[in-house]
Amino acid sequence: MTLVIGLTGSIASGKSTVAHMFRDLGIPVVDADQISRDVVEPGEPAYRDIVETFSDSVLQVDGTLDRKKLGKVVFTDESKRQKLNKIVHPRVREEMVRQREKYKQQGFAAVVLDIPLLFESQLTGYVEKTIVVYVNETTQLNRLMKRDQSDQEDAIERINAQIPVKKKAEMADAVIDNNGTVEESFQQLKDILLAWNLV
Ligand SMILES: CC(C)(COP(=O)(O)OP(=O)(O)OC[C@H]1O[C@@H](n2cnc3c(N)ncnc32)[C@H](O)[C@@H]1O)[C@@H](O)C(=O)NCCC(=O)NCCS
Ligand SMILES: Nc1ncnc2c1ncn2[C@@H]1O[C@H](COP(=O)(O)OP(=O)(O)OP(=O)(O)O)[C@@H](O)[C@H]1O
Repeated sequence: MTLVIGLTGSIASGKSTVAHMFRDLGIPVVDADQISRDVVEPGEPAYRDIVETFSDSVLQVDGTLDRKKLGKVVFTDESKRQKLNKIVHPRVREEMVRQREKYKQQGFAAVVLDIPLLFESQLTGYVEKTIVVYVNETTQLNRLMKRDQSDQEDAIERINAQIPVKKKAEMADAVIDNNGTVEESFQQLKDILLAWNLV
């Protein structure tokens, strides 16, 4: 039996950092962010739908999506964000399920679905256990601005596009407090996996 774990948090709370730890432990990770990039490559149906909906002003000169520009559009306007979600999310869900089933068939003890919008998109039915990677608001804002080289306004817009991570932590089966060092978070992950008989 493969345990399907949903890994989530808020933007820049440390999901990718924890996903990396899972991979180091030999547990495969299905990465919704990566899939959401793959399904909007030129030639894919979602790419065509995005250009139809948002016009070619969201493209770069080489024809690929200008993610920064599209981000600016959708993170300042909820109705536009919902339009984008409607185009991208069904394709992401389909591919996530395909990959999840592949790892289950391969007999892994666990598979992780790394989904930023696990709670917002009501995808908890896709997983059996949930882990939320938690940080406080100050740490989150600082790490986000540093990583994306973004200003405070842009960073706050992105943070506000999601359910506050504190609320998500209350809904989770397990929480990793990622305010400390990466090593401290790794120890918390190992403790969770021990409790779930996975190590
Ligand atoms: C708007 C886009 C083009 C901006 O691209 P960009 O490269 O700047 O950001 P990236 O994709 O790396 O996302 C960074 C983080 O932003 C957050 N985020 C992304 N999309 C959304 C969204 N629709 N709503 C809320 N938060 C979001 C997530 O925490 C994600 O981890 C891109 O995020 C996108 O296509 N979003 C729609 C698909 C989506 O919901 N992806 C996230 C989960 S599947
Ligand atoms: N414990 C930590 N100490 C210091 N920096 C950290 C720690 N955890 C993560 N970071 C850094 O914070 C930033 C955000 O982390 P990460 O990219 O893992 O978050 P994420 O939740 O996957 O973000 P997104 O939702 O945008 O995909 C990165 O630059 C990462 O290197």
